[in-house]
Amino acid sequence: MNLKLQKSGIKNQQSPINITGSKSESNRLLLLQALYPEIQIHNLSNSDDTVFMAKALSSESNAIDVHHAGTAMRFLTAYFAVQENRTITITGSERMKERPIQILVDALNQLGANISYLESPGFPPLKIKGQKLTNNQVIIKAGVSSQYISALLLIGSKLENGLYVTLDGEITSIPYIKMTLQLLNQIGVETSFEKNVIQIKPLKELKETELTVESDWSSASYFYSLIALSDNQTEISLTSYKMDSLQGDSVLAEIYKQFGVSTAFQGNSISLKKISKVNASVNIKLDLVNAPDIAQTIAVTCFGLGIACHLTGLHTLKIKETDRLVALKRELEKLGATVIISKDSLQLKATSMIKKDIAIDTYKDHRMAMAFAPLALKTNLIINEAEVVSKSYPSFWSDLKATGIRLSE
Ligand SMILES: O=C(O)C1=C[C@@H](OP(=O)(O)O)[C@@H](O)[C@H](O)C1
Ligand SMILES: C=C(OP(=O)(O)O)C(=O)O
Repeated sequence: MNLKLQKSGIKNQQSPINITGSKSESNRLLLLQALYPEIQIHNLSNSDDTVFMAKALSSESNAIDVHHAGTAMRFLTAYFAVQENRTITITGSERMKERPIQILVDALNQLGANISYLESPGFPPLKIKGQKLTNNQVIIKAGVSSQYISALLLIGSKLENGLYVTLDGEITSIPYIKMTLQLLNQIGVETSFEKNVIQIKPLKELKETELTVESDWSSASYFYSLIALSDNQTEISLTSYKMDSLQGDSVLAEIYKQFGVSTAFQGNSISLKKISKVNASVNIKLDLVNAPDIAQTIAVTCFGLGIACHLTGLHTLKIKETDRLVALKRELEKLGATVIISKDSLQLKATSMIKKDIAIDTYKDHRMAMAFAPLALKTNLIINEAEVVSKSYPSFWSDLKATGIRLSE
């Protein structure tokens, strides 16, 4: 489905947009629920990634397919490694078979797991023979994906002697590791994270069993961008958010101040409002090593505002749903931008011209589709294969339409 977005404005004062639970929190809690069935989860994400995670955990089949869901692939690899007396194969989409997993497999095998590769060494699909892990200390490279580390931590409290993880080298996406630890703490698992060592104790007693997932901040980013690109005083509210978020992407509220967007909490809603214009001569400099998923949104916001930016800390973007650095450069340049990328950064030159009627390719990446959509405030554009959004945000297009953006097939 290719969607045409017509240049349009935003209607003010609509009812809040209800974004469902964070897919990161949801997929962690689903795994913990599989380990501790007393756990009940509220406001679970309705994303494909969460649906595939839940399906895999409740499946009795020995052939698991997580499609495009990175967290599901990584977390389930750890989970099935400790399911004694069960052997499974786990696979995913063609792209998933290109996303590296060796660092996690090596770490689990060092702990005593039995995981092997079915096609290319280092990549899914995997064969996992579940068994009791005999070791409890492991060293893992921390600069490629934090999901490998979260996967280990999530099973740590079920190991006889807990888990002692030493992180090797630069640590990427730290807020996601902290989210894992905080969720473990909420259910009563004792943890510590000092310097580069994380310790997980075996769980003595479940503390909280009813957990409510905060709505997804990465999904909120597209509305931040929409408000940043809109006229002064435009306002939108989103539910359900918390001031003390576990999600690193909540840094959006701070980042978007530079784009003239204010955030106000009203109960569990956030109200985003455009309160000032951005000076065309600014050059936005941001290190996004802690918030890689909002890089595409921010790059497109800057382009839409006609301002320059230099985004760094982006080395993980190359191994996500697509090579997001290459995809961003290609699509922004179709619209008239000048973009320079390196292996871990993106530089956008200021330009006030945005081309009309350009079709944006999305590369099977939900965030490519959603990041470019707010440009409809500035120009007519087409989003190719717009259904990709369901990976994290199935109702994105209807929610966008409710803001006043005109779209048609
Ligand atoms: O743990 C998680 O829930 C996630 C961690 C991040 O991945 P990396 O650690 O690979 O950067 C992020 O990009 C992804 O969308 C979700
Ligand atoms: C990178 C992402 O997801 P995952 O790695 O879990 O597939 C994402 O949602 O942007």
